[in-house]
Amino acid sequence: MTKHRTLYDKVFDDHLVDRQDDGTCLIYIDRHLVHEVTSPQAFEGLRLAARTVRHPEKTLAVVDHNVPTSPDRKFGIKNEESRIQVEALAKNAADFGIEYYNEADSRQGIVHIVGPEQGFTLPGMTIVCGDSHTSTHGAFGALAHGIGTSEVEHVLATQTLIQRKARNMLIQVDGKLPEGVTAKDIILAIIGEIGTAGGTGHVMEYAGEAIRALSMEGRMTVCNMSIEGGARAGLIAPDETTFAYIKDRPRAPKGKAWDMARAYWETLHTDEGAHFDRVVKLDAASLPPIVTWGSSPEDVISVTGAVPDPDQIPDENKRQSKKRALDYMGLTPGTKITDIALDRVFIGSCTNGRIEDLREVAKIAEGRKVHERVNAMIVPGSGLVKAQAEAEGLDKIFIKAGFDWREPGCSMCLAMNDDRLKPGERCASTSNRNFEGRQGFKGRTHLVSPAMAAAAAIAGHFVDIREWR
Ligand SMILES: CC(C)[C@H](C(=O)O)[C@@H](O)C(=O)O
Ligand code: SF4
Repeated sequence: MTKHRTLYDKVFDDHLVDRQDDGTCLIYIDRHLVHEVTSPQAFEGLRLAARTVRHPEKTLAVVDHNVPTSPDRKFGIKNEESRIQVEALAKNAADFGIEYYNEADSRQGIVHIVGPEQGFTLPGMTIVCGDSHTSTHGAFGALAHGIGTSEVEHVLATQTLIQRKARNMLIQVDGKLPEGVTAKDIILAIIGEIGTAGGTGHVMEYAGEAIRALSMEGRMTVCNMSIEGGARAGLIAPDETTFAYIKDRPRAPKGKAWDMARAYWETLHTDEGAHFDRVVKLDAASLPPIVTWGSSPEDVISVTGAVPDPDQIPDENKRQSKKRALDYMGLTPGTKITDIALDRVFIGSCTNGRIEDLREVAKIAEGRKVHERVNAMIVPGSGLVKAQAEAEGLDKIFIKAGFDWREPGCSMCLAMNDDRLKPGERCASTSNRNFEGRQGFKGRTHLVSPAMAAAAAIAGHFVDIREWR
């Protein structure tokens, strides 16, 4: 063991059960989140092998991807495929003794919003889920990443995972974010800088003044998209902001256990002189609000910019791929970003579906009206986010402004339910992926922050939020 260790080294070492000479490791898993999409075959595998769940109390199941977001969902799910998946999770959770939040439970929501909300996600833990955006939980200094369905089965049966250690990457974000520029813009800028393969084989630790200044919700937004930067996981060292967020959450340690946990959490930071295989630096003070123009999260541009010209790209393959992206997006090089008109706006997802995101949206929406051409929906990330927003009267602001206020779930982040774009429709979205067809067949997605999405809904096109306020 080296003397000066990174945060990743520490959490990894603390969970190491076995290490083979070829580097294959077995690590202990503290928490396992389960949703309906990637778990059915895993439970089926357990049944076939007559195995049980090793630690049901370390496992939490919730439906999110397939649930409708219309209020009539309490009368049943009409879409058959969705209904089958949701019913399967309910049965599996009951059969294997796992706590389960169904679509009628006030705690139901997107798995990566629910975990932190419940205090199920804690610093220094290893957390897995059959979902790539498990990286979100790294905001707490937990080693959290997505796993495949066969690994879901392995974790259910053994509470361990076979892993090779990744390399260490540091993303240092110094400076102070300008007004109107957010955590979402930080992570989009990072992905623009390193590319979608930039973090491959690495665990990224985000550090620096701008990261420290973020709320837990902002930190979750940053860690959420680590996967879009190709990394296995993202991490932020826990601090007072983290502890304050966790304290008194339903599943957080209490009393003496809290004091002990806190003392341990305080050791969870990268040592002075620890080695990073790669370091990337970014100045937060120079960041603008960012909009994606293509079909990859790395296709970023400042809101003050214009659609880039692929002919300027020297590499032939890249040039062709970006040309195809522009064609798919129905955009012409040179078009000013603020001249791009929108049909739809989606505010929600595990990237930006938390209460602070909705407060930002409300600030912009208050006393204004959604543009007549635009259909704008707001999908809270969980039932608790929804209840909080309603307690603060945000729902009234949204509805008065003409936004559609929905029930919690993944919704149009990936269009597994009825919320989807029609072919050719253009959407400003606070989610994390702008792939072809992601929000509906031939739908066109531009990734932005919640404030930028809200302002676009009202103006009917992108606007520079810094000038608009
Ligand atoms: C459905 C699930 C496996 C998928 C993921 O792993 O990320 C989804 O959540 C997504 O965002 O594309
Ligand atoms: S909100 Fe989107 S990114 Fe997050 S888990 Fe659901 S589908 Fe995946």
